[in-house]
Amino acid sequence: MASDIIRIGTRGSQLAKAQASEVRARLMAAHDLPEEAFEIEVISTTGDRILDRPLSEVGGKGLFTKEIEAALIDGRVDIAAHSSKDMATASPEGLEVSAYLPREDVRDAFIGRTAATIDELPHGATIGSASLRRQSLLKRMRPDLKVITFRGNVQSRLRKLEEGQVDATLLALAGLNRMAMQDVATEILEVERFLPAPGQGAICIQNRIGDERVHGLVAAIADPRTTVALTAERAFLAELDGSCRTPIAAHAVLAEDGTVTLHGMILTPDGSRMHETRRTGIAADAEALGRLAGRDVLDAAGPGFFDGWGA
Ligand SMILES: NCc1[nH]cc(CCC(=O)O)c1CC(=O)O
Repeated sequence: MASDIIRIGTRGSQLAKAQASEVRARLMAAHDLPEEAFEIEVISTTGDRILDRPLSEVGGKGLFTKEIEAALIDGRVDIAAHSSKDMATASPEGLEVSAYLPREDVRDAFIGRTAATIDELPHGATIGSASLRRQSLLKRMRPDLKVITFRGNVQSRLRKLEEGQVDATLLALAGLNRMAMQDVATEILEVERFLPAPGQGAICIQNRIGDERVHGLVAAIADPRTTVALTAERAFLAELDGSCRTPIAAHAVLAEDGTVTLHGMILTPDGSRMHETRRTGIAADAEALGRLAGRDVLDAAGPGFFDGWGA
């Protein structure tokens, strides 16, 4: 019956479509369903359309998710597949996150054209990145570099790099892995050296609250370890009221002994100031841990930290 088909809403980028296919493949495997039980619906988002301005100027989180969430609310799709990194900390009314999938590699990749590593970049080299976090961390490591805003999907950024507009760029290794493009990476940046964005590498699935059939299907493919880590990272982000204007980094890991450790960080966009914290607690307290970690860095930063560059 056609009405039984489960429609998965996604952005149209190659990465987004790869993520939607992964969601479909996991649902098929978990429930022994054929590919025909699903339809992947491509939805264009504001973040896809506005390519000439930094995202921090366009405004807040949700630029890559709003239209997909609207389609979910309207019933045009039944499941939304998102990059957790691009999600606001709260779902809109009527929607819930029912699953985080097993996390991909959380690390950032450096893709150098004129040098293979950050350290080998010549003095004053130009790096393109749209992420305030990456810009800030880079400036902190190498204040001599010229960091420019670099919008567009992975393919268009790599094209700009090839054309020589910049000497290097940074991308999430997770995205490269999902597109089998990891070979473009010339250096992989360890987490302790280059702390990832909250949620990096994790696909998240939203559905309508009350859609019990879809909720049940989706909950079966949730990854508990990723859920704990994401709960801590997203609570940290929520405590900071994280928007795209604030360089924020966070990474949580659930250890074998059931404890979760969160490393969180805030920076000024120029990389000159940084505050970080580490907290460990039991998995059940992941949310409180993330909140407390957020307070740690806010208290350390003091009230003037966010002044002057908008937060
Ligand atoms: N803002 C775009 C975006 N959102 C998620 C990813 C990567 C995949 C992931 O983190 O899961 C990317 C591209 C990138 O940062 O290279």
